[in-house]
Amino acid sequence: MNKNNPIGMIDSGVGGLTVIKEAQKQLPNEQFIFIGDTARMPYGPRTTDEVIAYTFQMANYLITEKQIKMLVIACNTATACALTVLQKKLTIPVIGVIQPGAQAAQLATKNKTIGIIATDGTVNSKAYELQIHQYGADTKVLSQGEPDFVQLVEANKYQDHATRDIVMNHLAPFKAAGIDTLILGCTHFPLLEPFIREAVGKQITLIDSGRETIYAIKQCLNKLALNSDIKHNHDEDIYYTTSDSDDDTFKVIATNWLARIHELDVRHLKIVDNGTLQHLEEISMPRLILASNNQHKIIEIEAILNDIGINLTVTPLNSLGDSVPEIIEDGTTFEENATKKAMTIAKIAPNDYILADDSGLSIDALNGEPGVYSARYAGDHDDQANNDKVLNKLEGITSREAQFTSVLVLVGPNKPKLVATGTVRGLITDQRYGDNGFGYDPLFLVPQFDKTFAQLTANEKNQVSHRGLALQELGKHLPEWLKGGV
Ligand SMILES: O=c1nc[nH]c2c1ncn2[C@H]1C[C@H](O)[C@@H](COP(=O)(O)OP(=O)(O)OP(=O)(O)O)O1
Ligand SMILES: [Mg+2]
Repeated sequence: MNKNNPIGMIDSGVGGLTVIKEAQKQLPNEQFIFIGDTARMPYGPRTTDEVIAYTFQMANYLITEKQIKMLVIACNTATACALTVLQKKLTIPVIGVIQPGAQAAQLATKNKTIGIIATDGTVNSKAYELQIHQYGADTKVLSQGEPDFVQLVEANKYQDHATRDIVMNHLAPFKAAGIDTLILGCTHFPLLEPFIREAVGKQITLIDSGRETIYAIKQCLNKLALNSDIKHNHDEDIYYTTSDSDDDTFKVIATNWLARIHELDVRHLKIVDNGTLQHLEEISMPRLILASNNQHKIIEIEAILNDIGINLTVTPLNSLGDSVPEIIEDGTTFEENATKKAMTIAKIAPNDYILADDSGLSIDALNGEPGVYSARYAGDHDDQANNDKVLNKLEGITSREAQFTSVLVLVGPNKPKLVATGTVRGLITDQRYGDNGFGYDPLFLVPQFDKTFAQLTANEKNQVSHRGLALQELGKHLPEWLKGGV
């Protein structure tokens, strides 16, 4: 087994994110691959056989496709039902969340009275009691099923005021029962920790079984000499769900809860049924390739798409390497040129979505010049020369009205072409102003700001620019377009 392979983590849905959050904090060198079985959650009401079957499918996927070196069952219900079976059948180490939580609670309790909140499945399995009694047979254990808490977290309502009231109500009996330690026996519950803490009071020790599990993982890695010796950045962690790719509930909760700087790499698995046996397969998601050689444009487009919040992996053209042919922009309209760019790239990346922009500056007094010739007005992509030519041609001319146009063309496998246009009106200055941006930005004055594009911040420009407006327009039609076909 290669010690630099990833650690797999499986869960019924989103709860295990509390475990991966701790893991990312405490195990900086490891790479994690997480599966949340969101299509079949919650596991609480499922039969033991069902939970065993589902956890096996996830384990098999991670072992055969991702070569994981260790499996963590980041779910109490699944641990209660399936840990021993998985430990027997798999050749890699398997760690669950119950034993570490039980052990920590036993160490923490002084009056030997421990409370547990968990799903009904975990409570009924008595898995915590069994473990706790292994460390001390005389400890009193009070268990309470809290399936509602799971639903509230899964519905992303864990910060709502109404949820606080429910938590306060449900946990009131524990206050009277004399426990001094409370196990959060469901990985969803740490998301409710502030409310739980308020409900039981600060003198009670809360045990987060997920957090305790990290110690068990560390011990196991040490014992088997499986610590990764290369530093993995946790931006390399991958998150799978079994829901449809357009269901972004998991991503919303994960982004909010994990609070990582970079966008999370959330992918999807489909449950493939071949008769009696089911297995999981990755749904390959097309990328959105930006068909432009202009890095300034790419930066603007990425920032705006990010603001719009589209759920696609955005890839710049240079990631396709040397296979990209030269594109001769000989169309007579922006749309013709943008279409040519998009279609050329679609030929070499037929399974992806391709977005192209053709844009330019049209000056009223020059009958719309340079227009489609903007990039090669004076010299090919020579911004200096192009700007000089505009200034020379407009010398002595008082009418300075002009407009930038961006025409976006989006194509994709079995999709009709989607076109979106954005324009912005402005005035051509008599000299260059500002250092930001590119192309004709230093000459294009936006009356609303009384500044040229080159004097605006990137964000300010994107709010009003031709490209920003075209992308807003595209964003309106995108969800519909992604669903449809030809
Ligand atoms: O926001 C803008 N701010 C300043 N200038 C701009 C802008 N938008 C377009 N322009 C000018 C630059 C270039 O002279 C021409 C675009 O030519 P255009 O062929 O669409 O782009 P490009 O050749 O730079 O990159 P590519 O074709 O690979 O996307 O218009
Ligand atoms: Mg071009």
